Amino acid sequence: MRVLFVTPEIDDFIRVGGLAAVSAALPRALRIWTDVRIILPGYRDVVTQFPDIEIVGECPALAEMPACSVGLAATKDGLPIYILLCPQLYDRPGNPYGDACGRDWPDNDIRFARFASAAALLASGKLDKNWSADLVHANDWQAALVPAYLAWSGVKIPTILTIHNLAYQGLFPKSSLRRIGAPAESFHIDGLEFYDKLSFLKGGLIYSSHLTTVSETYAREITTPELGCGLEGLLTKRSNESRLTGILNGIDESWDPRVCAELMRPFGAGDWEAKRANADGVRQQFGLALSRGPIFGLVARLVHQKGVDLVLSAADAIVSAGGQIVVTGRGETELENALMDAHRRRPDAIGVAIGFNDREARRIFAGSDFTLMPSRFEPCGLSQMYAQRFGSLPIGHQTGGLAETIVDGETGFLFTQPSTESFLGGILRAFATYGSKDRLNSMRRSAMSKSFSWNISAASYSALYRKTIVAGA
Ligand SMILES: Nc1ncnc2c1ncn2[C@@H]1O[C@H](COP(=O)(O)OP(=O)(O)O[C@H]2O[C@H](CO)[C@@H](O)[C@H](O)[C@H]2O)[C@@H](O)[C@H]1O
Repeated sequence: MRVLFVTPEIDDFIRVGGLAAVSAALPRALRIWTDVRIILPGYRDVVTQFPDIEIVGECPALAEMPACSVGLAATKDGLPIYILLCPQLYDRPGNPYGDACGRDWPDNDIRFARFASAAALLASGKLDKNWSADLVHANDWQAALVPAYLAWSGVKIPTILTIHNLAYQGLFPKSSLRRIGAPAESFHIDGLEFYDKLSFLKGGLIYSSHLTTVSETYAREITTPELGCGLEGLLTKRSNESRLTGILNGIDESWDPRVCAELMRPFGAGDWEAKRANADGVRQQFGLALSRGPIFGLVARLVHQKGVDLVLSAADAIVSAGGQIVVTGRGETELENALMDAHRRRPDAIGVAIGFNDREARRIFAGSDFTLMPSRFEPCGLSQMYAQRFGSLPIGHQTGGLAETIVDGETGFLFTQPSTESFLGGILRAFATYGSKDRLNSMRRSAMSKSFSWNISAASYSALYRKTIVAGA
């Protein structure tokens, strides 16, 4: 079975959010079952790593999308990666989606439609004469037009689209249709049209053979008006046709505190003295006061979805009850500034590192007692799983993947509403648990012994691939 995995991010080379971690781990876990290959845009940070890449095919220009070539490389462990080479579109500073000030690139429609149309050509055997795909697995709006380009060119290859976050849809003005070479009749309620705009994600929802999302709970939630982002009608239809499935993410094996080289002191369940040494290390690193109180960690993209404002409004209560807070993250300027203000007010109790740093994240999970996850919605969430492996009990809103991966009162705490009051209820339970060392340590043991192996999810994807291929495009 040959599978083309289409993703705009992968941890090996380029990372903005959780999709990059999934893209690095899932294809690797699938390799025992499939010939899985990845296609990725040739961003500056990617191409510099492959100066002598072998070119395997050329894509002709289409509408306003320039001609480009496709190179074939591999990761250090041999995972084949096709890289779409188009310096005009991808060789830029900043991140994959915008400039250094966080402004989206004005030609993101062309950048990701070019990516999707090239992936469709590759899948159908028109780029690499030695390879074509039996199935395409596209991820998020950036890849969502692959099934559409396949359909528009009459190629019947089964396709799966995974929605990692329905809130990001790739919306562009109607005029983009012409720029990306989409047929005029596709601007229709049963096509790419979404409230007079063009939605890349909707293209995927319409043209894919099957849809998945990253937890069963979120698969249900996106069929409701609250979390369906205006697409709940279409998603309900797909769900009723048994064409929408939730498959929970896993986490990779490097998330093991016994062997994690980044930690000040690696530790296993029961070695609470070493865990305390990590806590002291975090205090020192963030310039916090010496304390015997609990540390609450927050490792997240700093965006509204993650409930960072709820953390800010709970901060005083945490600090006055004797807790300390450490944060690492990057995101919306307002939230970054508000966190920095909180730090300036209480530098002894609130530590903030603005940035995206894996080592810092691991040290916070290892040194903290609790991890804050008051996400308004959370398709799956990865931090709560990392946190449990590192003995930091998550305090999470009962939504999406948080509801499935945190066992309330056993491996963490769930609260029911995304409000300060409800969140504080979870925080109070955490303080009470911290006051009883036996209970704290028994919860830590339960959390640390939980398995979040990718193998289970990979087996579900592999079974779904087979089923989708049998059903046909
Ligand atoms: N400053 C920082 N430094 C270091 N590490 C940082 C960091 N900020 C965040 N991280 C890490 O980045 C990852 C973020 O992944 P999440 O799953 O929590 O969210 P995201 O919203 O990006 O992903 C979307 O896709 C994923 C994948 O499907 C879903 O789990 C999720 O619910 C959905 O919103 C986590 O591994 C986190 O620890």
